[in-house]
Amino acid sequence: MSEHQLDDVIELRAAQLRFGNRTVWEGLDLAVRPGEFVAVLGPNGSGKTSLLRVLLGVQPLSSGTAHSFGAPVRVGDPRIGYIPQQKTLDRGLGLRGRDLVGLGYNGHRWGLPLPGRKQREKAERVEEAIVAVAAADYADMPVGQLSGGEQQRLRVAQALVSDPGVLLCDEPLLSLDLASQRRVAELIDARRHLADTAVLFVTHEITPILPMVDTVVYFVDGRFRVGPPDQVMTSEVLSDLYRTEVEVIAVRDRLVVIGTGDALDLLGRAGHEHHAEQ
Ligand SMILES: Nc1ncnc2c1ncn2[C@@H]1O[C@H](COP(=O)(O)OP(=O)(O)OP(=O)(O)O)[C@@H](O)[C@H]1O
Repeated sequence: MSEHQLDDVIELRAAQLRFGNRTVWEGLDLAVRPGEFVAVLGPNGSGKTSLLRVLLGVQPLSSGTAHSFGAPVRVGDPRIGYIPQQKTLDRGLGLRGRDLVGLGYNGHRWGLPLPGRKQREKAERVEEAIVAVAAADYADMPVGQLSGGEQQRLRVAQALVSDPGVLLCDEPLLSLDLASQRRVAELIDARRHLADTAVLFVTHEITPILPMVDTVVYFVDGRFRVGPPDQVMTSEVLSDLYRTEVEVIAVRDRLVVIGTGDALDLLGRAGHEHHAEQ
């Protein structure tokens, strides 16, 4: 086990998560540095979202420790931003985009009025976040009337408005078209370069983020591998993880993963292929 690094923003040690007598994962050591981009991969039910929930302080570990910024994780830490799984907002939802983003600023003080100075500071921060995600054109429209991609950009802005040191993203690209996927991924990447924000990015589709990824955490059925993409996304490692023959082939600028037999490669592609374009 590595020595505790003072500048690690996230640190899990000997982390175990069990539900009843099912062990989701155990023996997980993970240290995340400022500005590190961590992709969290694995089939359905392998414990990706649960990892984020542990870091958000809402899911206790069964054993081991979870620290953020050198202290045990806690609920409502404004230094941890969160982009939840995308759900299309109700068409009739009248909340304006700007107000949705504002919820990220004072999400930890629900219902409490802010003093005037804080109100102005909030308005400025919300405006900055809206500009950062290039959502100014529709920020004053009711969010229910926006497209999925536009809503998702506002969610990114909402997560950024508290100026987090760690950004937890739970499949933020789901159901976006390729152009929107690229834009949202680039926004998140730009943020980490600008502010050294560490990113933990849960995804079934590594395609749009592969060039950004420093570290892959790949869960399969209680087992996992942690390492740089070129050391984890290999036929040997994935075959070992899946306990079946899996092939990772580099095709021009893409990685093609064949044979995992799970939702990763059941996305409508012929021949059970999972494409990871760079
Ligand atoms: N609160 C809970 N109580 C009992 N079981 C749970 C709870 N939360 C999660 N689980 C179980 O833990 C396992 C991991 O769930 P999790 O949502 O972390 O998986 P995931 O990798 O994010 O899956 P997906 O790709 O489908 O979103 C699943 O089998 C799930 O049913």
